Amino acid sequence: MTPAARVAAAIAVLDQIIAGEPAERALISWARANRYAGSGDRAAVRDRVFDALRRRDEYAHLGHALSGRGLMIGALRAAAEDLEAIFSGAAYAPPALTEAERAAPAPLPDDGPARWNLPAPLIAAFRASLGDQADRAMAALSQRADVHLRVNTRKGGREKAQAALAAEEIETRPHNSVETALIVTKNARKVQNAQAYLQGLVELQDAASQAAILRLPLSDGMRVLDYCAGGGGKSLAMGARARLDIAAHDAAPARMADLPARAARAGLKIRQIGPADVARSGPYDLVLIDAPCSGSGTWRRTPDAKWRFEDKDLQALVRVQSEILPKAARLVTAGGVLAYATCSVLQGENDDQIAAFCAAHPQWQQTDRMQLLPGPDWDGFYLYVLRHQA
Ligand SMILES: C[S@@+](CC[C@H](N)C(=O)[O-])C[C@H]1O[C@@H](n2cnc3c(N)ncnc32)[C@H](O)[C@@H]1O
Repeated sequence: MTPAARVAAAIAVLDQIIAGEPAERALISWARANRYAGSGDRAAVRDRVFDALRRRDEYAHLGHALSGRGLMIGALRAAAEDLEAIFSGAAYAPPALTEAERAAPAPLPDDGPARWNLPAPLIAAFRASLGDQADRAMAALSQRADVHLRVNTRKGGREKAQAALAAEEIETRPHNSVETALIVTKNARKVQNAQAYLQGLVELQDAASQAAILRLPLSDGMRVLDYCAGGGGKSLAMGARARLDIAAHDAAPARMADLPARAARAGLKIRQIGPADVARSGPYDLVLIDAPCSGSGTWRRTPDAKWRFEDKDLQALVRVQSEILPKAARLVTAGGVLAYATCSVLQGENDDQIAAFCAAHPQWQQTDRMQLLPGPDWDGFYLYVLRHQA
């Protein structure tokens, strides 16, 4: 496909997303309907679509319309790409620009809502939650995130992992502050077929999640429950840190379907516990709640989510989180640890949630808190470590 044809495809996909289709589904439908598109084309269209969703309001302003076409005009303008060459009206290219589309846009107001690429209620929620750090966090969500790997230190160190990846043309550099993390600088899309990945030497995981697991008080012999295990990324990271007896649970067990294969690659054994059995399981020395949350700290990876998120969604999540906390706490042994984590930066899902839990359960005391905001080094992530006062 020509660059112009890729832009035309991105316009069509964006129009579907604006009409309410989830981004992944719109991209899959487009790929199925256009089987001539190769993997390079699909990746290029996807990159254009995700970039436009991250910077939607800014591009709509620059392109004079909140439509697939307006967003792509805005994107090309922002990147100083040759608009006339792409919007040429030639075969497979988007139709030529109209006079109105050619008009230079007014400068983007410095503190107008379009600058932040978030719905107005979320701008208010970020400011209420993060104070003077909000602007930096919101700006970070408009940028593309790096791909991070966690080196499975059971199988080797960072240098060994880097060399193995380099042999398959995947370039990486060590993360500055998270000792297990590598940042992929070239050929990130090859990672899941690389031997280092297939043999469990590296896993895909953001540095923020890795930092949280490194901060947990884990030591050999502990019984640990990953209460909201999902695909098991946190179970695997905990297993790499110490020789643990790890159990994984999720209210939707199907989400753990890949865990046995991932654990086998990593050289770990992880028991799965179904929803009917979890309340009778344990006790555990440490229970981790990687809570279902808005994901507001990771919206640059799932940028359509921020445009669909509503206050009622937040209320529902806060309710579920407040129900999980006491259930998971009951499974911790006397004197043990309850860890609560979210990849959200919103106060209602973090500080407020823990303050309410500790107020209602005075036998629990917070002993550690980690707050990472989305930025060049990692996604947004919060961790609270609570210890049971036996
Ligand atoms: C943030 S995700 C977990 C991500 C996972 N720990 C990882 O590292 O890949 C939250 C998970 O919580 C699960 N969940 C939602 N409500 C739950 C509940 N009441 N009890 C247990 N798990 C729940 C969801 O199915 C989802 O898989």
